[in-house]
Amino acid sequence: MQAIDSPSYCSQDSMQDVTVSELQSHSPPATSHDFELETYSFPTQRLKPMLDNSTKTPLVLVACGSFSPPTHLHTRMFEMAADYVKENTEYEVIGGFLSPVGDAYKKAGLAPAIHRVQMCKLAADYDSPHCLPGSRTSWIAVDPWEALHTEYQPTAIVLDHFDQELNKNGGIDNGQGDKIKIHISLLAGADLIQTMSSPGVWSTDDLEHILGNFGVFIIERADIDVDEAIIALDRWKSNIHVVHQLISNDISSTKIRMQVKRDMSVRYLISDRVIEYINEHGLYRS
Ligand SMILES: Nc1ncnc2c1ncn2[C@@H]1O[C@H](COP(=O)(O)OP(=O)(O)OP(=O)(O)O)[C@@H](O)[C@H]1O
Ligand SMILES: NC(=O)c1ccc[n+]([C@@H]2O[C@H](COP(=O)(O)O)[C@@H](O)[C@H]2O)c1
Repeated sequence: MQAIDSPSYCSQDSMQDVTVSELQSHSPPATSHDFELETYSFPTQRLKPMLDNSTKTPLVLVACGSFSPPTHLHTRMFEMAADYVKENTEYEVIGGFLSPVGDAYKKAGLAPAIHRVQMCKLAADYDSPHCLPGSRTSWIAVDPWEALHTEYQPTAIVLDHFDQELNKNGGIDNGQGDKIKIHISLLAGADLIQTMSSPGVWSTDDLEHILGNFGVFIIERADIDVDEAIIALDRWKSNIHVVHQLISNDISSTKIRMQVKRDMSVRYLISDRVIEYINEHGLYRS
């Protein structure tokens, strides 16, 4: 990990809620107030402050998942979706968030939420020396709100949280001095959308809320027939956007965990900083 002599080259604002001491050591603040709901504040620093095009509808993309660990595809999903949005919709992307699921989501093999949040911050380049204030170098933020809860937070509740935080003050400046409401959409891989047709995984009310009110940008995924996966979701089709992977990447966190366990390289598949973090904390070895 590169030592940070002075935080001055990268304003504290643009670094969101990562402290200098956190950057000097990857060790997550295991019991510190940094990982408690009481001291939580919504990270707004990477959002565009104003629409570039006042005729567009502002859009924030939210990716919910385990991110254990975050891979290059998890961050790349946002870029693919942003390209799609620019070409095919009347939205303007003003931000994107990774929302790691909490520990109550008992999926086998996951690292504790506190580690997954830290790894997502590293994957999203929170400690990049290039994060100049206002630059769009890395526009993906990490919201720990979901991960901070000890009870499981269904995705519909998580999206409501983003809606509330992003629109509580009226939304974003449309470039002409007026506030305009920000639209929030789920960003997900095709495997997640496939589960929406599996009985018992999602409540009907939640599906209605997520697909009817927020909508979803689905990233195509190897071995999954997206068209088939969305057949049962046809009544929400105007809110379902399928983003094709023009340069496909079949990576998954499971594969990364397996490689680490076998003591094999995961370099160039996930961020070097995340690799250092995994090694430093001995994650996924057993
Ligand atoms: N290679 C990929 N192609 C498309 N979507 C992906 C890919 N990898 C992850 N995603 C999507 O990213 C989101 C969060 O991912 P998640 O943490 O579940 O990663 P994962 O690699 O699927 O994890 P795991 O292997 O632990 O199941 C999900 O919506 C998932 O579909
Ligand atoms: N009913 C629901 O709200 C529901 C169901 C299944 C998965 N999910 C979410 O989808 C994501 C799935 O992540 P994984 O692919 O890592 O299992 C998690 O964020 C999880 O909370 C939500």
